[in-house]
Amino acid sequence: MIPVYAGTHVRDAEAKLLRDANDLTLMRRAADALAHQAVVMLKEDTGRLYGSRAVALVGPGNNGGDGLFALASLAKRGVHTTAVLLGAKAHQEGLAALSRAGGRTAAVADLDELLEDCDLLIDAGYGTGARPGLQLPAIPRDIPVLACDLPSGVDSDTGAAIDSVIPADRTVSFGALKTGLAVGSGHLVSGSICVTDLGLGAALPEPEAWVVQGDDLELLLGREEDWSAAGRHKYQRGVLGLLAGSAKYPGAAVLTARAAVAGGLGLLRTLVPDAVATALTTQVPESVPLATPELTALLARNRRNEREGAARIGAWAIGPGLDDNEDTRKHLAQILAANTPCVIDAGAFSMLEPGEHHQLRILTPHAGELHALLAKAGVRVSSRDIAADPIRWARWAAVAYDSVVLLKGPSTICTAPDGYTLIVHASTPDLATAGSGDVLTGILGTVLAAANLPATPTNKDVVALGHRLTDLAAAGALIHAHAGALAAHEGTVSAVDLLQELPRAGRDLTFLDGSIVRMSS
Ligand SMILES: NC(=O)C1=CN([C@@H]2O[C@H](COP(=O)(O)OP(=O)(O)OC[C@H]3O[C@@H](n4cnc5c(N)ncnc54)[C@H](O)[C@@H]3O)[C@@H](O)[C@H]2O)[C@@H](O)CC1
Repeated sequence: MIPVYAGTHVRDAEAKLLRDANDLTLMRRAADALAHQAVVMLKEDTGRLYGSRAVALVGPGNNGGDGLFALASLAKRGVHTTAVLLGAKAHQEGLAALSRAGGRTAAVADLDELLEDCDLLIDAGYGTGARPGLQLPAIPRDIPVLACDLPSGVDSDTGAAIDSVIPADRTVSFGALKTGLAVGSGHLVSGSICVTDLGLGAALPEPEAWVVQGDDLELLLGREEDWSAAGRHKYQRGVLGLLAGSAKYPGAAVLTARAAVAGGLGLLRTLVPDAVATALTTQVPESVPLATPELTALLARNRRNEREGAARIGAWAIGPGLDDNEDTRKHLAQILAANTPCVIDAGAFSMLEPGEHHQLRILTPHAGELHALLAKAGVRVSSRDIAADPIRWARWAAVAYDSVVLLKGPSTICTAPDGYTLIVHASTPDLATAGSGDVLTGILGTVLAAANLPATPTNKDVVALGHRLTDLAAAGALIHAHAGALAAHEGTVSAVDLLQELPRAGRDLTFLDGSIVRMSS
């Protein structure tokens, strides 16, 4: 997992380590890393270094200082370098270093002409010290851009970006990975990111979040638990209840069911309207329908079994394609009252109330749904506000609904009510496809059902279980993202393509048999 820090916290940590305002130790390290990446990009793009042309946008602060020292280093290696000064002032020692190395400076008015013959643009305009109201020049799309610390126009704490942000092909982030590069628009415009260690170590506070990667999956799923004990019996392998689908959206229930089964679930019990039942039995013959009268008896039996330590339905997946009507409200109330761990999505949100409860819940909204959930909890915030600071608003919802929130987007954010946060990057923009969320709900249902979580957490273990649930949510998102990458590699990323890639995704990331549930030999 890669720790993520708010940009202003990194800036504070840098300031703590400096002996005085003239101490250039960290800046020189940062500039060396920037120059190194510039060399790599110039060689990749032009096949040479000597005689190539680099232009840097240089802001008035330390970000500009980094750019000037990096340009000086390139100039010494035979690159034609020009610093375009964005403000009335610029870093003095940086300017002197550039001049000594033979580089030159120019005004913003000269930028267009300079860019006509330019192999690399270094964006050293504004970094962690940027304030609202930046004015940035327009940069043609075809020029390779290397961002110094972060693309100018990105908020290093939130990932919000102004319209005139300068998108980068590569970003060198100094000291740590900043939140603004890990989520929101900042993540989308930063290209590939290299983190340079400046030795900030103990000067940094606790990370704000962690970005999880493929090889974190086993840790997230909780290998330290005795997964091998599961698997001898279908009930131990995980039993998932599914409340989903409507006459209008029958496919959503089918996709969720197919994803759950593809994940290696022991048994799927489905509570769906008549209009969906036939499609479900035909397309997911492994599923076992659950008739309405049976539900009450089953939930009661579940409670008895819980006391005996062998719950029959280990988790519920609720919501894909669900209609808000009297029947579904009744079923939902019954299921929620039984306190079995559940993942709640889409159509169920309109029937969900904020407030405390005694159940392990993962809510999986996209930004629009989060907006509606927050509005119901009395928090007035637009979808645009959510996109500008997704971690903040996901955390608000986690508190308001006493649940883990998995906020879908280019960076999926999984956060517990106490603020523990994991980030999963989408493997491909094509994952934002119809039915993709239904597949994710199915995967999460299987992960939950197999995890053998307690139905009613006590106050004592509520924080630890919140973290466990967040880990599981991130595990599901990771498998989903990897299935997306595999499907994209084959050409298309429809929900059905995702389903087909699920076993391979599980196999690649961890388990030998490709199922989310680990089988004993
Ligand atoms: N502090 C340190 O020791 C280190 C800082 N580093 C670099 O320094 C950056 C932070 O430096 P700074 O704190 O100087 O901040 P920046 O260089 O990001 O920006 C601050 C400057 O921009 C101006 N500015 C900000 N918003 C503006 C606006 N809306 N309109 C017009 N002018 C505006 C400010 O007046 C100030 O002059 C980091 O991103 C990183 O690149 C690195 O060199 C590593 C070491």
